[in-house]
Amino acid sequence: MVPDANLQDDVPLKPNLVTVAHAQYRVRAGALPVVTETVALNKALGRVLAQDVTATRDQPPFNASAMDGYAVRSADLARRVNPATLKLIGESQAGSAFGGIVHRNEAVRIFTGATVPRGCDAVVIQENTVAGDGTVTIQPDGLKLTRTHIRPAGQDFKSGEVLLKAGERLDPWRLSLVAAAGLDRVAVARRPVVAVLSTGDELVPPGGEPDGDQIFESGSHAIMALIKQWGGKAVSLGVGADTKKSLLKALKGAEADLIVTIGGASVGDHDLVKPALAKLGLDLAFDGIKVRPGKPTAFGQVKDGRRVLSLPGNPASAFVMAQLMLKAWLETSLGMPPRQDYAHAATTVAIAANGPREAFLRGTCSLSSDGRMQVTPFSDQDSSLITVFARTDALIHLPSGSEAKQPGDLVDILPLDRL
Ligand SMILES: Nc1nc2c(c(=O)[nH]1)N[C@H]1C(S)=C(S)[C@@H](COP(=O)(O)OP(=O)(O)OC[C@H]3O[C@@H](n4cnc5c(N)ncnc54)[C@H](O)[C@@H]3O)O[C@H]1N2
Ligand code: MOO
Repeated sequence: MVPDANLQDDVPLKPNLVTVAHAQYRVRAGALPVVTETVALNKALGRVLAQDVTATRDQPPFNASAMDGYAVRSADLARRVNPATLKLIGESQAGSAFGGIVHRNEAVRIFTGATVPRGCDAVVIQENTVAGDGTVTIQPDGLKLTRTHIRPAGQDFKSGEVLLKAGERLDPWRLSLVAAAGLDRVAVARRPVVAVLSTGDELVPPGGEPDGDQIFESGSHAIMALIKQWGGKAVSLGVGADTKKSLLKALKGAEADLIVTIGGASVGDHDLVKPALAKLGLDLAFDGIKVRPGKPTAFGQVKDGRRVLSLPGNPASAFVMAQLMLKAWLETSLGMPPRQDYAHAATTVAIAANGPREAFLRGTCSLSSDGRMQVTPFSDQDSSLITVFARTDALIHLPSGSEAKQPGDLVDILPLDRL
């Protein structure tokens, strides 16, 4: 059971908080225009196409044999009594076709992937034949010709066909399709540069020596990796101290399309990220989201045009907001269309009624005994828990004020892109 206390608020919610959908809309509106660059095919994994990929020839470009055997004229077999003996007049190999024409009662030895000779309309597999001296005898099973074993020209794709659209990400299988179209270079969207600044006097980089009141900085390691995974170039700005001066110094010189700050986003006396950004002329598209976790998330732009996403410091808050906001910004800046990624799964445990904030619970997916997708939320949904996120493979979406759920009820889930 995810307890009620995990989902209710004891803090008054500011009236200016926007919904997740509205925040995503504003984040997408603040995305970059796509800039095109050309990369070699072997460097294109994970890149997003900036132009459609169009076929310049048919695939296969010729009628191709699907089997090793003999290319024949089906009319010859229909006329013949069992077995049928045909004159062997040549051979067609993949990459080296038989150049002539096959006439009545003739056949050509053929191999998988080879061009079917002119005059032939079927291939008999060699298991149903007996080779003779300059002849081939088709056995009764071969005479039936239940399949032609011919792949017609253009079966896979035709010249002029759009094979992949601008905005599609090049995964291993799409890379293969680009190669099949004969291209060794592709036009892709330039990777947006995203600089990441962690903030807080309590943070010490891993490998350092923390005082008793300090912790290791961990949040940026997920955020930097996610930026790379989603197609951006991640630049670390390190850890900024809790002074306006230190934050301003780090932010001022950052060469980036988007600056992501982690922490210092809430209402405490040492939450100075927004005051520092104000010095750079921050114009906010929204300041706070009616969501749990991730409420103190803000997005906007500073005077010189750099976009800014301010994430809360609690790890789960930062990671959920990265999933919902940073990913949307990167994908739109890469020219990808907006996506609705929710799937459905049955919860294995009861979930209390949700409070006013839309919630994203951390959970793990599994298959039920009858093979259906099910999800189990972690019982402790505190947004500080790094161990929980390291085991999470889906976020469970509870709309604002949603009713309690019983085991077996369907819930919306957002699968994480775990490697
Ligand atoms: N009086 C109120 N207090 C808080 C409110 C509120 O509405 N009223 N909101 C709470 C919510 S919700 C959140 S979320 C947090 C977020 O606050 P900040 O963004 O200011 O985060 P910090 O205070 O800087 O840090 C919170 C927590 O996370 C740790 N942290 C921060 N950065 C990192 C990092 N890079 N790696 C690892 N851990 C990090 C930090 O040490 C703190 O423990 O505010 C609530 N407060
Ligand atoms: O719930 Mo805060 O909004 O992210 O911890």
